[in-house]
Amino acid sequence: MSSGILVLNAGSSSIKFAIYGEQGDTLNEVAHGLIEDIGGAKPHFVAKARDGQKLGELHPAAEPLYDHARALTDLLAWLDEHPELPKLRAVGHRVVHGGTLYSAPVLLDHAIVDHLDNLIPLAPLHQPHNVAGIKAVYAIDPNMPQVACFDTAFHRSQPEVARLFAIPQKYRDEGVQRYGFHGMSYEFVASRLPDLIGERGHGKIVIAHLGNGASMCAIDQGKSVASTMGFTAVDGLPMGTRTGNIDPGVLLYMIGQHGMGLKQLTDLLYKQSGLLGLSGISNDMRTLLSSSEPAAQITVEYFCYRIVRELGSMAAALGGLDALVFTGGIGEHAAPVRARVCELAAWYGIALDPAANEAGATVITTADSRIPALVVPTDEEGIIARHTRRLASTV
Ligand SMILES: Nc1ncnc2c1ncn2[C@@H]1O[C@H](COP(=O)(O)OP(=O)(O)O)[C@@H](O)[C@H]1O
Ligand SMILES: CC(=O)OP(=O)(O)O
Ligand SMILES: [Mg+2]
Repeated sequence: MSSGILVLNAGSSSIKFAIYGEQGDTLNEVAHGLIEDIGGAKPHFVAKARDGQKLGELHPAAEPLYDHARALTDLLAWLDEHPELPKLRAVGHRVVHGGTLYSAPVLLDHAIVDHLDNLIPLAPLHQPHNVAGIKAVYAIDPNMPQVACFDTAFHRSQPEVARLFAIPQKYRDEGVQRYGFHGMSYEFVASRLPDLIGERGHGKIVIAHLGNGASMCAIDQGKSVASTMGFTAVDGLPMGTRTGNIDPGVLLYMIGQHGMGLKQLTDLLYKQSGLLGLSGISNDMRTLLSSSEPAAQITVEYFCYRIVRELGSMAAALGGLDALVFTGGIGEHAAPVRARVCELAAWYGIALDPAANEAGATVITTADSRIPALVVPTDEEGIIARHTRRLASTV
């Protein structure tokens, strides 16, 4: 049995995980899985081998409350019951917010975890669960080396002008500035581009990470120069249930006319809006694409329209555009969304190849398209595993 790394990506009601075995200098994914509906009525655990074959499944009781700590206990117990899987020697976590302090992954200790706790108000949908995952592993094995990889870290290279808000100094001193998220996804996808499109891959690239959370990033020579997400992961593109960019005057109106307080506004911005709020049907792009309801159609159109508006902003920050890249669940699988974005962005010199797009090819533009558009599946867990291994080797 080899040694291994566990990667945890804890969301509000789910934990995605992946287990990697170490063979010499290489890391191989041996299993991945999902615990979903944590805190809900029907928690469900499933683990699969790399080829998709089911390795294990549990339907834990929802009572007493099946929380993140219990979910992790079940995951670690399941690993123990499978001695053929690698024996864990480190755990890597996705942590959404690293504030101003962390511009790279970090080997955790209790003082750092306390600091990450303090960042919870900046990412209420993600950070509490990321930190809960770290604490749950400490509770089970206090000596397990743990590494945090931050969504924000990749964007710390942005120039000051891209990070500023035009607000008084005292608030900026508190860390009220633009951060950017989905950093592991951008790091991974950007690292693949030189292999796929040669020298151009080091140029001025816009990556659209379109998942349940969605953002875009402008990358020059492998470094982030701008992002659509800002202080929090609610800015920029509309998402499954998040508004994206919205006139702050709307919030003042909600406070003044509807008497909304902090909790109601947070719910409105993060949970009731986006694709779900606009369509009134679903936050799931698959459901919207298969619906003939006009509300579903205008929602998909709005999503694509906002992507193309932000593409202009990202290209302006870069001073040019060498390639457009789609990734994330929607970016990788929703051909009609990619087609509509490319159609609206045709004037940039993006010429869609409809057959390549439908077939899920890597390059989805024609050979003579001035700017190529690509689809590159992301691998946030793989990046976390690599950083975790590197830092855990220093313990
Ligand atoms: N085949 C598909 N066609 C269209 N949309 C898809 C498809 N598969 C997944 N999606 C969409 O991807 C989104 C989830 O993206 P994902 O990156 O998995 O989310 P998360 O941010 O939770 O990791 C959902 O809106 C889902 O509908
Ligand atoms: C930062 C963010 O939006 O993450 P996710 O896509 O996992 O919701
Ligand atoms: Mg995501």
